[in-house]
Amino acid sequence: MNNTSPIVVALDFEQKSAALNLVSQLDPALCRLKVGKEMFTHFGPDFVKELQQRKFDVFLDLKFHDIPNTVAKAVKASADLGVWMVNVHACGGSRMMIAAREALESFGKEKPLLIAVTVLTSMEQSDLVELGINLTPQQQVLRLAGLVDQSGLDGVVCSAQEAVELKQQFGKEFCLVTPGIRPAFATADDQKRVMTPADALQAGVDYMVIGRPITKAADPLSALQQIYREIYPAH
Ligand SMILES: O=c1ccn([C@@H]2O[C@H](COP(=O)(O)O)[C@@H](O)[C@H]2O)c(=O)[nH]1
Repeated sequence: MNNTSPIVVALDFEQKSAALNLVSQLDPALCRLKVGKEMFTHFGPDFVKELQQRKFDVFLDLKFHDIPNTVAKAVKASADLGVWMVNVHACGGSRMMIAAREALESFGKEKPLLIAVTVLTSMEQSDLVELGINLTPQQQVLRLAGLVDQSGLDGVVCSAQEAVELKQQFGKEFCLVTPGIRPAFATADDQKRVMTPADALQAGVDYMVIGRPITKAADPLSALQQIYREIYPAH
């Protein structure tokens, strides 16, 4: 499939039928899909397979964070499912991330992209202070991204606000996946470090994860089309 779109639609629905109703309106050549903790807990691997049967690339966003052995096995199980991308928490440390990477070695070209969450886009400075981290979100993202890079992963989940500096520091091949994307028409909800789709693309992000601005819109398809027009004004 020739999918060059940077858009990953976050499917966070209580009802599978509601998710599939949206998915049936989407084109797998124009976006990828993200399955996170809510839908995976409700509907499991079968839901992921259903999306794959509809030819969508799936980002399995379960943010594994556990001892190295457990994370390695969970990442391998994700690769067995044939997902396009899987993630862990960088806070699990380099031994955990290296174990995750090594668990994918036997998958060769079929291996999913393996990325690590740095600082959640819902977090701001005061949330870090509460955790005893006396760094700005930007500094903490850069610090964790360094660990991710050294551990040989493909990239990070961060906010688009950190994209320019991360690309400068780790190079253009270091994959940046950014939730916290908010078009001008949308509310921020619980996201703190946000950016519009056009600005995020300009900042150099590789994939932007967009959920509620599309899924909670009165007309999800037209919200997605509006985002496309914002990113690619010529279309
Ligand atoms: O730092 C992170 C990591 C993951 N997420 C996930 O992305 C989507 C965002 O959804 P919106 O509705 O567009 O806010 C959601 O599934 C989160 O679990 C994130 O937001 N931030």
